[in-house]
Amino acid sequence: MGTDIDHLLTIAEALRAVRERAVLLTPRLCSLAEASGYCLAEDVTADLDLPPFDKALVDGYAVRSSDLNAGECRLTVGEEIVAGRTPTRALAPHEAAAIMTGAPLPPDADAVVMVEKTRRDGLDVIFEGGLVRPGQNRLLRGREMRAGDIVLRKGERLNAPRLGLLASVGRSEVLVFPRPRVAVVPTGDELVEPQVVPGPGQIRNSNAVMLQALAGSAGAEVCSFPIAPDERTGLRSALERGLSFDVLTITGGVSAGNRDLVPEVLQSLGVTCVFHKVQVKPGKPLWFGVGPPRGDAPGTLVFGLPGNPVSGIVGFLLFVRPALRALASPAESLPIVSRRRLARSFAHSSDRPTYYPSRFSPESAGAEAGIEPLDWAGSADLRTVAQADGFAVFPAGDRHYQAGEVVDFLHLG
Ligand SMILES: Nc1nc2c(c(=O)[nH]1)N[C@H]1C(S)=C(S)[C@@H](COP(=O)(O)OP(=O)(O)OC[C@H]3O[C@@H](n4cnc5c(N)ncnc54)[C@H](O)[C@@H]3O)O[C@H]1N2
Ligand code: MOO
Repeated sequence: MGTDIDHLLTIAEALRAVRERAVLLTPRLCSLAEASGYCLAEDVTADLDLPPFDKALVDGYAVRSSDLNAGECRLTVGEEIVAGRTPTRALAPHEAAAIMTGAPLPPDADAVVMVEKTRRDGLDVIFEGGLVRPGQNRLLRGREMRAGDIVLRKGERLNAPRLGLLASVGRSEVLVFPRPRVAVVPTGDELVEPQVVPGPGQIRNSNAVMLQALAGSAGAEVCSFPIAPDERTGLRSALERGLSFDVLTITGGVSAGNRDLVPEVLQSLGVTCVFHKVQVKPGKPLWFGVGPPRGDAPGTLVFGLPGNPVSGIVGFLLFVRPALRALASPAESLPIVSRRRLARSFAHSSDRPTYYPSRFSPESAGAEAGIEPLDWAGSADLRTVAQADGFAVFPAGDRHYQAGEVVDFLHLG
């Protein structure tokens, strides 16, 4: 039996339409101090061998292992090599060199004996037994990398060790994919900012701060706009400014009411609608389009998220977050979904696939944790979602799920 939602895009179709249009942003140079969290937009090669010389890994004596393995336990101490200096000559026969951690080994030395395993006796050093393995406590030149090796690849996300590695191959700047710039525009004459006590018919703007946090944790730079009115001129000027960003996220005004002006005003600004409404609950009225090209840059990706707060969150997690990731990273970008066991039975009935606020069961832990659907009052009920770890996914239909059945789970974080 067909219903009126059958003609709407499925989640997979809508996501494909978004991802096809989310193309990588133009790379830019970034100083290492600012580059944490960005994705590399270039392959990085080593400019030198590391270590650049055979180096001592401990404080002690550089030796020819064959001297000690042939039964010698006393060698003459030749020169002393400190870190930052180079040896002036090779080891003479039956000679050791005092050496410090990190210093270059003299030619002919193939091992270092820790100072704790030796005793000084005038000009000599006495070794206190045991075979010395060739290569012991020595790091060979180029063991970590060779000049010309690719040490990091395009697409890798920069974290502390990778930044350190960039510094050690002589980079002070790297090409990265920029963070997407995102505008968040709340709309609705009924909205007031959180510090205001709502008058009759008014409601506090909870969506802007939520979307700001969601976009920020997806790696975006976010600009939160003042509340835009349900009136063409004011709405148009806010949305026009929003079209200078890589992504424009609007909440409210996208369903079927005669004050739902967002689609119409967007189209008057040259934004092409890609789809309106998706087979999903909550979040069905979601609107997606692409703005006119911005000079050399592609048009802004425009998401009209439904005004109900939970619909906005689900729409963001399913469509906006993957788009933000795709703008800033060549890696595959999909919603963060895992398979989870239901910790209690649950009856579900809907004409649309439903994302149902759920939390990890306190009785189990970690990746094995089961999930419990919460007692949720629908798409305006944020209080319940504030206790959730994500959303259990129930396909369209009418069905009783048993405890222990496995379902998809869309993660909030
Ligand atoms: N005839 C129809 N009516 C509705 C449909 C539909 O398909 N046909 N869809 C319903 C669904 S589903 C949803 S979800 C809502 C979405 O409506 P809009 O996106 O147009 O949003 P508004 O009507 O402006 O607001 C809905 C609701 O959310 C509150 N809101 C809006 N912005 C904020 C904000 N920034 N912070 C907190 N709360 C906000 C607003 O006050 C309303 O209560 O439409 C259904 N109707
Ligand atoms: O599906 Mo709406 O998005 O009910 O809240």
